[in-house]
Amino acid sequence: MNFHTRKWVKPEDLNPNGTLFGGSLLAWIDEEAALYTVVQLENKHIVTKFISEINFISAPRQGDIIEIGIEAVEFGRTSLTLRCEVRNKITRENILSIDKITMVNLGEDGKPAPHGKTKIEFVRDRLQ
Ligand SMILES: CCCCCCCCCCCCCCCC(=O)SCCNC(=O)CCNC(=O)[C@H](O)C(C)(C)COP(=O)(O)OP(=O)(O)OC[C@H]1O[C@@H](n2cnc3c(N)ncnc32)[C@H](O)[C@@H]1OP(=O)(O)O
Repeated sequence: MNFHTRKWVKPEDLNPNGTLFGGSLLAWIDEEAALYTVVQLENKHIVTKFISEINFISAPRQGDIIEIGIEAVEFGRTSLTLRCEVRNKITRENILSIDKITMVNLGEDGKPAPHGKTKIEFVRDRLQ
């Protein structure tokens, strides 16, 4: 799993308990999953279809640096299913896990369309 994105927990991200608001974290994850999918499927018309159980394992506090990891687990015909883990960048403490995030590739008509991909691709290989 690659942990591409780092976030710094700021005062505006906190809930009344002084820990990271779960909704902010989920928005960051959805954006990360969307960008991962856009790059893998080479299509910006994608949507989040399904998110499985979300396990909030521990609560980050103001000033913590967290990192978001995404991994492709299944390439379907029109879908791409991802796994997500979030951890503390410094201590490596687990913060959250989601086993399945299913993204769907859309055609120009806004309907699911085959993406034609079967495995992870790296941009550096596409450029050769
Ligand atoms: C390159 C240039 C750079 C560009 C640089 C700009 C980048 C800019 C990035 C912006 C990125 C924005 C990303 C926004 C991310 C949102 O905000 S999305 C908003 C929230 N999501 C939505 O509104 C989606 C609403 N739902 C829908 O529109 C419809 O349900 C859908 C998604 C079109 C699917 O319709 P459907 O009738 O279920 O379609 P169906 O053909 O039955 O299934 C399609 C696929 O979904 C799977 N599926 C269906 N139901 C489920 C389920 N419950 N669980 C799991 N999988 C399921 C099916 O198995 C199928 O997969 P495959 O077997 O083909 O692989």
